[in-house]
Amino acid sequence: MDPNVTLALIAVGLLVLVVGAAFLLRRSGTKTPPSIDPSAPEVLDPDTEATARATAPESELTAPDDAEALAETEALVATEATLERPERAGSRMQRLRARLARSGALGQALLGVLSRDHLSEADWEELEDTLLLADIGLEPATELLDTLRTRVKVLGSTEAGPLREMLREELVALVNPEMDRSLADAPVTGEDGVPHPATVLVVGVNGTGKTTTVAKISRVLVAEQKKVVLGAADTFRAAAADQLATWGSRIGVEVIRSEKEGADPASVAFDAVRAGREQGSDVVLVDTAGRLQNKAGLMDELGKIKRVMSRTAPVSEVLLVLDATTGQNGMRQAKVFAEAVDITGIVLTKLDGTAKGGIVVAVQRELGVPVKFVGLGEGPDDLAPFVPAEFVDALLS
Ligand SMILES: Nc1nc2c(ncn2[C@@H]2O[C@H](COP(=O)(O)OP(=O)(O)OP(=O)(O)O)[C@@H](O)[C@H]2O)c(=O)[nH]1
Repeated sequence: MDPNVTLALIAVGLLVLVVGAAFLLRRSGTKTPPSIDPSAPEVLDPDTEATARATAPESELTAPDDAEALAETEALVATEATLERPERAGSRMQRLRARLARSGALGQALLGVLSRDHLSEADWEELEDTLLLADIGLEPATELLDTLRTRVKVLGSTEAGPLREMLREELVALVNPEMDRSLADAPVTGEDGVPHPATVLVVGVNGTGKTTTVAKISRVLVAEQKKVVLGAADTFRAAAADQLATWGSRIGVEVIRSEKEGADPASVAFDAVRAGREQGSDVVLVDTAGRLQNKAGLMDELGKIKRVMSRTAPVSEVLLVLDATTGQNGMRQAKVFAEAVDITGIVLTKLDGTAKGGIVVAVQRELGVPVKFVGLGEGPDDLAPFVPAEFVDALLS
């Protein structure tokens, strides 16, 4: 064969092979990576997007405004959830009754002597000693014994039941159930015609439990759905304001205080009343220091506090806090306070730690004002409104 013809046939064969290979390659679907347009919107596969959302931090998914609102709502819910709900006043005396158990010794001692046959003078003296030891005071003790002498004769019985009933009646009468023991906590109208919260000034010697009592009363009021503001006018002891602030934060009650130690207590009391007015509160309670050693100084300080609190409406209540365990010494202090400022009610604290429940009678007689609350422990709700019959029942239990 002609060599030229052979070369031509080989060239055609090669051409056919190249064209065939190219055709096969196209058919096999080999893809070129797509070009990326950075301006084109990214389209996410729905599944991929869901996974991304689930794993991303919430802050990356929420617009800044929404995030703030969410945080605020969460904080509010958290605060409300952590706020304590104080116990209602009505159920407290029942719960705390056992704390007066040591006072119960008084009732048992009296009944023990009264149930003896033919009471001698020595028996009556024993009764008098028992009453005096319980701090009931000489005058009320003598009155009670005189009445009992007559009634024991008339009764003519040594049976425990009738004797107990008779003693109960006389003790309740001695505690005086007629006195108004309600806290003056109703809002009033100010002299300028503007609604004004009830204002309560709390006074007493340091250590008697004033600060704790202010906090405990605020819990009684919060349990009654009242809006309360506290004034930390015990500027003598910085820790007292801190203590009150802590108590307040537990129940969502605002505490007005001065950051300056030794600040003018009257100015703190004034600010507290103003805050209560501006916020439409029901009650403003003001804690004081009561550290002054002489009557003139005490009168000056408490007088000034009371005056500034009375600028737009008279002070509704002045409560004297008295430690029941301090006996005659406490009574002397009470008189000094009563001379310095007009007391309208008494809070008798630490009755849980004493057998001297008789002080209720003595202090009411001495000051002529009612015991309105009794402190029966260190717990936040261990303060109960004073109810004479319940108190006497606890003495006789
Ligand atoms: N057992 C008992 N302790 C009480 C009662 N009331 C108050 N206390 C305790 O008495 C102590 C003194 O209470 P505070 O409230 O700090 O006394 P205060 O009168 O404010 O004292 P100053 O701030 O120093 O003037 C605290 O340990 C209270 O827990 C009560 O009814 N029973």
